[in-house]
Amino acid sequence: MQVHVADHPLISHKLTKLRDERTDSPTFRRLADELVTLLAYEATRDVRVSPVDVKTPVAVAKGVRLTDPRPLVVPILRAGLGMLEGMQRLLPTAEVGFLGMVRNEETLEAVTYAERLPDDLTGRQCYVLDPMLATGGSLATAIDFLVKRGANHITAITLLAAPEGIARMEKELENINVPVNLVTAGLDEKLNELGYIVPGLGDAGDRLYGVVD
Ligand SMILES: O=P(O)(O)OC[C@H]1O[C@H](OP(=O)(O)OP(=O)(O)O)[C@H](O)[C@@H]1O
Ligand SMILES: O=c1cc[nH]c(=O)[nH]1
Ligand SMILES: [Mg+2]
Repeated sequence: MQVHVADHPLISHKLTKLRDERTDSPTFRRLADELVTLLAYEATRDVRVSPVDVKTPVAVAKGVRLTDPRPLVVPILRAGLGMLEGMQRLLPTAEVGFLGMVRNEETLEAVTYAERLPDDLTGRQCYVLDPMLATGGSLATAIDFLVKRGANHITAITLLAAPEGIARMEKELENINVPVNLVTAGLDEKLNELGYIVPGLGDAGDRLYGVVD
């Protein structure tokens, strides 16, 4: 897995505000949205394009357009939903599939409770959105869904990642013959005993949408 940790002062500035425990939900949602658009610029560096000619008022220019089939964007519910609009701003014609997952807070295993993806993803490029890569269970499960349906290029975009989660992903991806990239705004120190990223930002879903249980 190729890991790219964003190194840009605006991303660091927004991430710092996002982490702050005093940041309220509306501000957290806006910052997450802005961060994703900045990360998406990097994450789509290898989006597939095909050559086209375009007629300007003056002459014919050589250009490119996104190759069909269009990329598939997959937010992992709940928290990944807070990243969807920011991604669609850069890739407005992408299709969107959904995966609902929740971590069992005792075992830390990811449980899938909803799935709405195209059946056939043969040859498709996919972008998975989830703000937090903690143990890596959720993202590894999501990638497994996409690879089993034929996706042949996957980029995960996260706001924060933990070294433990990256190590697990690398191990689980060893036998997968599909290139997987990770683009993240920050790589943190570790996980705590509850599986939370340290220093992290707390529970991303709760900070976006409120505490449900
Ligand atoms: O790497 P992992 O250890 O799997 O943890 C990361 C997952 O945990 C959070 O979701 P959560 O289970 O809190 O669900 P939510 O988005 O509905 O809040 C987060 O949004 C990730 O999906
Ligand atoms: O730190 C963490 C870990 C998992 N999920 C979150 O929302 N935050
Ligand atoms: Mg949560």
